[in-house]
Amino acid sequence: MGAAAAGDDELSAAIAGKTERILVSVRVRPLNAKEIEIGDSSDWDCTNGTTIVFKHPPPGERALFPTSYTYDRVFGKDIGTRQVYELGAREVALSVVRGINSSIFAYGQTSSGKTYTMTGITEFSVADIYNYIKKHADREFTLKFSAMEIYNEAVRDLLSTDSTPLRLLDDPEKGTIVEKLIEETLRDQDHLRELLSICAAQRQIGETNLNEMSSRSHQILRLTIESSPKVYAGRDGSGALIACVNFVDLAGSERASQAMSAGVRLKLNTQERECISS
Ligand SMILES: Nc1ncnc2c1ncn2[C@@H]1O[C@H](COP(=O)(O)OP(=O)(O)OP(=O)(O)O)[C@@H](O)[C@H]1O
Repeated sequence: MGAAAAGDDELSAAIAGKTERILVSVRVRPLNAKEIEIGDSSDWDCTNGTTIVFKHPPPGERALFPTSYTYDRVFGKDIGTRQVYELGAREVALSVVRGINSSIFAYGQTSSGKTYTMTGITEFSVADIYNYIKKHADREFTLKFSAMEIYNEAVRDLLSTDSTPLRLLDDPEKGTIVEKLIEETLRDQDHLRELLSICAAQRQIGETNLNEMSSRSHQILRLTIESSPKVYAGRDGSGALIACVNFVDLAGSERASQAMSAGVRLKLNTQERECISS
């Protein structure tokens, strides 16, 4: 899992209280019923909050590869999503209300727990952002939400029932933009919950050898927050802040042969491998 915050200037970094812009965490999920039934055991041990150790290196390769890896955070199988969020993502998610752009994304093979973790992290982030807004009645906030998936190299709007692929355009000021992507202005937290459930229902799901409900696409949920002090309302942008946070749940990183996916799902995996190797 990764998280990154990027502001426009040094001030943003100072506000965030850190110079480090990228945090990498690893989460190990508990074995599922199927794995327990076939007598599987975990290959990894989390020895402390930052180190993970591979327990069963092949004898001949023991000296060739390290068995211990260190990350900003390591979460073992008994750690709940709330703690993963608080220690690994909260600060990055909340930087958006201070005008700092950020992204939180999950990477891993099918069934490793990406969607499970990102769903929880998105919910906790949204709750914290709305709490922050409640406590800062001196500012006027506007929240906007958009959602897309990338499937078979086509970008699709998850807030629309029209599955026509959207075009990517280069804007000299904004960078890459997705043409005609719907951006909803949020009324309240319930409105956002409603939109999140629409996205979950619209996303491409397939079955792999390892996950019956496998997300076969990359999903990007984007929350944009604009705010300005109420005392300055109507004046030209004094104290105004605008930033967005992206919640990204990537498709499984596995090889097609490992996931035993087929047809269009295999096409996605093959194209991804081509992109990675080119
Ligand atoms: N930390 C966890 N605790 C309990 N169950 C978990 C945990 N992480 C994942 N699971 C369960 O494991 C299964 C697979 O998780 P999930 O669908 O999130 O995997 P994924 O990495 O998104 O897979 P894919 O790439 O195939 O979409 C789900 O049934 C989920 O509920």
